[in-house]
Amino acid sequence: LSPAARFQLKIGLYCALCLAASALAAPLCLLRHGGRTVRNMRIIKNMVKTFKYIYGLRFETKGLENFQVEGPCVIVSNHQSILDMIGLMEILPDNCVQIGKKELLYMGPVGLIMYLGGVIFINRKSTSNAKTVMSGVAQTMLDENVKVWVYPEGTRNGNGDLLPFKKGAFHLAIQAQVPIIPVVYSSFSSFYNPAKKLFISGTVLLSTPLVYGWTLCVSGLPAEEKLGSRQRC
Ligand SMILES: CCCCCCCCCCCCCCC(=O)SCCNC(=O)CCNC(=O)[C@H](O)C(C)(C)COP(=O)(O)OP(=O)(O)OC[C@H]1O[C@@H](n2cnc3c(N)ncnc32)[C@H](O)[C@@H]1OP(=O)(O)O
Ligand SMILES: CCCCCCCC/C=C\CCCCCCCC(=O)OC[C@@H](O)COP(=O)(O)O
Repeated sequence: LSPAARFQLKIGLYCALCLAASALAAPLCLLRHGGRTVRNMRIIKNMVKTFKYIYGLRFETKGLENFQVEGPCVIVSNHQSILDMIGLMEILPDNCVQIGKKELLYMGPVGLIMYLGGVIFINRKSTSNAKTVMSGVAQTMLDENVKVWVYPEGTRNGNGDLLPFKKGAFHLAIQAQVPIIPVVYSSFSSFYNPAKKLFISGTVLLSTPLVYGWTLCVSGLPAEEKLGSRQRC
């Protein structure tokens, strides 16, 4: 097969896997928890964590101790591709939901499983609508002790740099008065590059830099109030 055909096949298989895993997970979630709840994320996470073996992907982690924040927080990370979801599930803490574009809800079983897992869907084309949804999220985070994972670039970017950040994640952290935890995925370009039709096995480093400075500069609050004994600088 040509590299282009192999690339398409692997992406096709990935979509098929997501659809099949979602179709399998949905009844499990419904039987176990009866409906939409963040607790379903455990079931989803365990399924998605098997995908890496099929694609020969390895995920290494660095600084994950900075990730162990108790209680609500906003996690922000770079967004390179649809494969990010595998890395996300590798380190996803309990009680953590993601913000996703509303179009994902219409992807059949994949949309259903995201709904059941508590993914918060926003309409990127309507700032006012997204803002309304996000302000509801701030209250829910506090009431239900939920963490929220946001890709602040707001879209995929595989160019090896960062797009300017959208502001929703930071408004959310300020509104809820919770810390922001940055997570960095290393570049996929050595093993995954749609422009070059490259998709081979590879290793991703997921690192969590120190959180102290982020909390201070974004919320203007003393970070130690939010991070308790995990004071870092
Ligand atoms: C078994 C198989 C299973 C498969 C399923 C597994 C589940 C895993 C799910 C993984 C899902 C991952 C999905 C990833 C995505 O979909 S990424 C795309 C969607 N996400 C985002 O877009 C998030 C980031 N975007 C934002 O935060 C934006 O800010 C947004 C809220 C959408 C608004 O965008 P926009 O208007 O385009 O831009 P700005 O950020 O510049 O905002 C404009 C002005 O509005 C002000 N603003 C923004 N948000 C708020 C707010 N919450 N409260 C008050 N004000 C707000 C902002 O400050 C700007 O005004 P000023 O310029 O400051 O005056
Ligand atoms: C009955 C309808 C059937 C629809 C079939 C759809 C088949 C697709 C199946 C699986 C695709 C796997 C998606 C996994 C979820 C990954 C989420 C994700 O990374 O979304 C991209 C989004 O962050 C940014 O979108 P854009 O970069 O702005 O674009």
